[in-house]
Order: sequence, then C-alpha cells, then structure tokens
Amino acid sequence: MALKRKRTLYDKLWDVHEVEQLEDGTSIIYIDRHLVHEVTSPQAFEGLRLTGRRVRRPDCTLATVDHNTPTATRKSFRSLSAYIKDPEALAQCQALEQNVADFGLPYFGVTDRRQGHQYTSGIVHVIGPEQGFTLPGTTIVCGDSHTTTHGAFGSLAFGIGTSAVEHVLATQCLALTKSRNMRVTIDGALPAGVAPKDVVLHIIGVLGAGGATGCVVEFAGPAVRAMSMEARMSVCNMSVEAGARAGLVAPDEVTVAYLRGRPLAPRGGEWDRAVKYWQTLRSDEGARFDVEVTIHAEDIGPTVTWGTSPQDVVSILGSTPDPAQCADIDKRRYIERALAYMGLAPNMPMQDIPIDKVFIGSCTNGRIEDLREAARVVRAAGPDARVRDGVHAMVVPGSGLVKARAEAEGLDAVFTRAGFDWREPGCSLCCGLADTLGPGERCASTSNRNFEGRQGPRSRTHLLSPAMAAAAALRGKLTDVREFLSRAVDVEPGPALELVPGVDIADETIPDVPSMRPHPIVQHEKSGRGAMVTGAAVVAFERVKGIAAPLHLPNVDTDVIFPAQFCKTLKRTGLADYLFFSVRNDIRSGTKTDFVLNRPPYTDAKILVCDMPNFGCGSSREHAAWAMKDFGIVCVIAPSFGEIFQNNCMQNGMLPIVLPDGDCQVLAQDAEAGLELEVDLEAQEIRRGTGGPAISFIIDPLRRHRLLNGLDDITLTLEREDAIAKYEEHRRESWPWLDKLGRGDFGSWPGSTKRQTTNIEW
Ligand SMILES: CC(C)[C@@](O)(CC(=O)O)C(=O)O
Ligand code: SF4
Repeated sequence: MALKRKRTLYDKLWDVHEVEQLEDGTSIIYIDRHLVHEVTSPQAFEGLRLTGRRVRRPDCTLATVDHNTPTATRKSFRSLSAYIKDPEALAQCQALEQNVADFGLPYFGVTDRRQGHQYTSGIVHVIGPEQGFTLPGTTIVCGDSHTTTHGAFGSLAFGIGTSAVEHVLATQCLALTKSRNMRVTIDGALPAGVAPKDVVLHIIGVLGAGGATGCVVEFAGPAVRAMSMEARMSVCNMSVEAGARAGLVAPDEVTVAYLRGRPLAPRGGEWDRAVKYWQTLRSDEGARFDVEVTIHAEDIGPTVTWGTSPQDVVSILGSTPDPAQCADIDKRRYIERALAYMGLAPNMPMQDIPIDKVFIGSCTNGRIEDLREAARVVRAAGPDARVRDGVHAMVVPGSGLVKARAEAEGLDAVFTRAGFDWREPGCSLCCGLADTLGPGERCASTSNRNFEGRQGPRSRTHLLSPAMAAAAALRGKLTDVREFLSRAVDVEPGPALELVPGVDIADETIPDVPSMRPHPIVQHEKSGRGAMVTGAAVVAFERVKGIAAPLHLPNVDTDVIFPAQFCKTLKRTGLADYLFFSVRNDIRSGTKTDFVLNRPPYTDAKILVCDMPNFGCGSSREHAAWAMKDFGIVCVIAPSFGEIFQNNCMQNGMLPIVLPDGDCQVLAQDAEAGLELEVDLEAQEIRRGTGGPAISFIIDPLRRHRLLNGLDDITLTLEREDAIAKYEEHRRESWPWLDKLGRGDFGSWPGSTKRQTTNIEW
C-alpha cells in the first residue's frame, strides 16, 4: 500500500490553493486575501483602467492608507487635503480613495470611526490581523514585503510587486513556482529580558540576509509555541529580512483565542468549522524539510544591529566588528563600508553608542504588547525618569485600535510624562516617508530595516526591541534593558557621553561611502544605447548587447536602488534619475559622485553585473525595476536575487539571470574592462566581448517563453477563467467563511460609517 506523502504545513497550504498546475511546474495559486496600500497600488489600478478590467474579488480585498499618513495629531482633522501637507503623499492617498470608490473596495481611511474608536486606519500588517481579515489556512498577499507578518497565523503570506498587485486585483490568482521548505526550530525557553525581536534578529544573524532565499520558513519549537500571536507576528514579519518568501507558524489554541470575536473572523457554526479545519494545519510528523536549522533560546540575549543590513547583529554587550580581524577581503570591505556609513569605529562597545532619535512603532513592533513592553521599562525606571535631553523619542502605534487601547490602559500617559512623543498611527519613521531622520542622525528603532538611507537620506539605524528602544531613550545611548528591569536604575543624566576617539557623528562629517566599484576603471568610447523601453506594456526580450556595469557588494537592497522618497510617484516611468539616487548624488554638494553608473561608459549600461549575492533584497517596491529600465538596464546578472525584485524585473520585460559566483566574477571583470556583453535569451547564453567562452544560464521555461514572446501574465491567467471559477466554487463549499469579507458586516462598502460592536479580547 502506498504510504501517504508526509507534508509540511507549507506543502498543505500550497496544495489546497492550487487552481491549476501548468506543464512546466508553475502553478496558478488562488489568493484568499489581498491587502492594498497607497504606495504600491496606484500603478496597478492605472493598469486596470487602461485595460478595462475590474477587481475580481472586492470582498477579499482590504485597503488602507499607512505609509504616507502624517503622525501629527488628528484632533482637528477636517479633510485629507488639509491634513496631509506633502502634495505627493496627499496625491497617493487621494488616488487610493478614488480607486477604492471606483472599484468598490473595503477601505480603512484616516477618518474611519468603526469599533467605537475614532480612527481605525493603520499599518496594513497591523489592521489585517486585528480585524480578523488574516486567517489561518489562507493565502495572503500585499504589495509589501512585510506581508510575511501574517504567516504567524499559519497562512501563506508574502509580498508582491505592483504588477502582481494588478494581477491579483484582476484575477485573484498568481502564477507561482513552489519554494523550498525550511524549518527553524527554537529549542528551550527565552531568558528573561529577551524579546521576540531579539529572537528574529538573532535568527537573521544566523541565517544571513539571503540565507532563506527561495524558502518558506516554518518557525517551530517550544519557544515559538510559548509566544503570543503578536510575538509570532514580529518574528514572521522579519523573515523576509533573511530572504524568505514567507514565514509560518502552525496555528494552535493561541491563534484561535486571538481570533475569536474579531470583526472579520468567522462566526457561529462557521467558526466551529473553521477551528476544526485550522487544527489540521500543521506539518506532518516526519515531513521532510529541505533545510533544518535549530537555535537554542538560551543563546539569545538582547540584540542590536551595528551595520546596514539586518544580518549585522550583535549582542548589546558586544562591540562593533573589527575589519582588520577579517581574513576575507570582501567581508572586510563590507564591514569598513558599513562602519563608515554608520559613523562608527571598530571594536566600539555597543552600549557606548549615543543616539539622537528613538522610534517605537512599525509593523514589526507597533502592536499593543510592544507598547506595553516599552512602557514597562519607563515605569521600571521610576516616576522621575525622562527621555534624555537632546533625544527625540517617538511612539507611533501601529493602528487606531492599538492607539485607543494603549490610551485606555494609560500607556500614553506613561510615555508623555517621561517626555516621549505620542503620535497618531502609521508607518512613520520606519521607511522615511511620513517622518524622517536628518542626514547623519542616529536612531534606535524598533522597525525592520537598517539599510543605508532607510529612515531618510544618510540616516543611521540601529534595530532593537521596544523595551531596548525605551531604555535607549532614557539613557541617550544603546543600553542593555535588563539593567532597567532587574533593579532600580539611576537615569539622571550622567557624565557627558564619550565617543570612541575618531568617531564623529556631526552632520558635516558624514563620511562619503566608498564607491561600490572596487577596481580602477578602463575608459572606453561611448557605445550606442538601444531603444529605451518604458511603460507598463509588456515588451518582448530576446537579446541585449551592450555595456555592463559592475557592482561588487552583497545584499544590495531596493532602498538603495530606489530610495523611498521617490516612491511617492503615481507613475512607472520617468524614474531614471532616482536610480541609486543617494549613491549617485552627494547630498551635501549636490554634485554627482564617482558611482559606477555616473561614469562613462557605464552611463550607457544596458546590463548590470553584481558579483555578490542577494541583489535587490528588501522592499517590494517595483520602482527599483522601473527605474533600471528607464535608465536603460534590461538585464541584471547576480549569484542570487531578492525574490520579489527578481519577479518585478520579469514583469517588466527585464531579464534577471542567476549564475554561480565564479561566472559572475568573470563577467564583472569583463564589465570592469568596459567590454560589451551579449545576453541571448533564446540560446540561454552570455557571449563575451573578450571572445572568451560563452557562459550559459538556466531560466525557468515558462518565464523564458513569456519573456521571449512579450506575453502578459494577466491575460494568460484570465484565460484560465473556467478553472478559477471552479476553484471559487470549491472554496465556497470548503471554507465559506472566506467569502464576503468573512461576512463581518461593516455595512456596504466603501465609505460605510456603520458601527461595529464586536468585542476584541486583547
Ligand atoms: C512601500 C515601501 C515603502 C515598503 O513598505 C515596501 C516593502 O517593504 O515592500 C517598504 O517598507 O519599503
Ligand atoms: S515595513 Fe515599515 S513601511 Fe513597510 S509596512 Fe511595515 S511599517 Fe510600513
């Protein structure tokens, strides 16, 4: 008798969402839940309008404004246009309001008054779970990389680019290739004073920023089981920072208790049926994982980042790394660059690092438990504890509900009494849109990314937990929170903070970050640039011949490729000048730097060769791909890619090629010498200007076919209408609670003001 295949949780989620298997191993996957926000959706709605398409499932879609909404008081809020001062931010929020009205979508606006609270808009990854829109066993997407958050419920949740947003709006499906299974087991119990944030920072430190690329990671083990839902969300949230497609925690009684009574959670008989189904959602005993990692909870302590990637973690009791101790030259260069950017010296004790700002908030740590933890530290420091002079410490709740709840518990009073700035909900300082750091400013931040320029041009970020952030605010420097929690602490301003000699963090001395180009350049005649392809239309890719620009850095993130301040556009074109903006421009002098794309012949580059891994990691912003294409780059070659970026390229008729390190190095050397490359997709090979042997590459056949023929994914998926309709019928019978926004009745959409009286247990 054939044994039943043992499946992981991910296998199960995948299997039940397969609408159709295509010949080449790709599958059409049904999407149960689609979250939409103002920054990554305007171009998608524009696409729908241009093609005359409608939104297939408004009842499975939920929109909110979060990235661009100011966090200044809303006490006298009159209108969006009076409240949002930045015209581009306003235009994006208004565009979303227009789009939800035109397409009839459920929407949480700044002025919503449901739940008996004044404002329920908030960070998309906070409101989804708190409303019960996020449910176990579902597929959830959003034009946002931190959609991984929702995996905490045992849902398959992942970020997508704007083209994919359009695809989901139009078809409620995506064409996907299955990822690999990884399990991270956390043994034992967490020591006192160690937060979920420390856990996930530690994990990213172990795996590396690209360590989970191509994988869906299930978090398991006693330490995970002991976590609350909010803790699990913080962990899954940052799984994308290790490159994971998604993070997962199998649902259990903690999950069920959290969801009971949420406005959009199933009710009555459907609730019982749903709970029964959710109980089946776990990896089978003995199921095979492609990668297994075990971490011991006792090894984790309060953790902070020192550098410019979330993998750059160190214990708060540790010091910055010393590049001189590094045998590997690439690693040494990386550390030097990151320390220079951060304005830090080698071997500097982390607890000596003074900070200018503190940010408590974001989709990682802007929930009620996070605020409680931060407030606990402030309380423990005594009634006279104050935010250190000269430090601006912001507390930004993740949603209107979190804010209301915190106020009901008196947390706002704890914060404001101690001199913290209590704000309105939104993404705020996490991404440098609604709130920003000044150049050179250093922030102790509970957010998820410490990339160069993440919190504003030339900003410096240290990631840490909410409790650690509160401690840093009181001390004015990075601090081991356990000191606050174990005994009464003197937080009177102590002697002036001393910096390690040679470290100067004043604005004028922001170091120039070394160029990403390591070797001397060979000057060449300008070569002709091919026709630039722009716009949303799908363009066929057959071959490209031209100059290739070399890059020699690992983990080049999409914040560096395309800084957030330019994500406020409503368009996909005209973005070439913003490509690598902060490394191409010296913000002090306004002049161009010597960055490779500023120098002939690379100003005409059509190909980019990065010889280090994880190119395009981080944010889902498709602007990074659009800007490259606008610049004229249609092919990127690297040892590995951030998955969302890789997909975004292909959606825009660009070709990302994965090659072994050695091949990338050979091609990067050709590029250094200014030699042309010819990339031939039909033949799957790269011909070299040196006349040296061509290098062949592999690409998945469906992608190749679509690129060669300039086929539009949405049209192709829509051709599967019968299969999709059949799946929807099956879904209605099997999981009826997923239709009609889980039947949680907020009244008719959009713009409903009907009140809901559901009681949520916090
Ligand atoms: C839209 C953008 C600012 C984003 O939210 C997108 C993302 O993470 O995918 C980010 O945090 O970089
Ligand atoms: S990562 Fe930051 S900007 Fe992106 S959704 Fe979360 S809070 Fe908002």
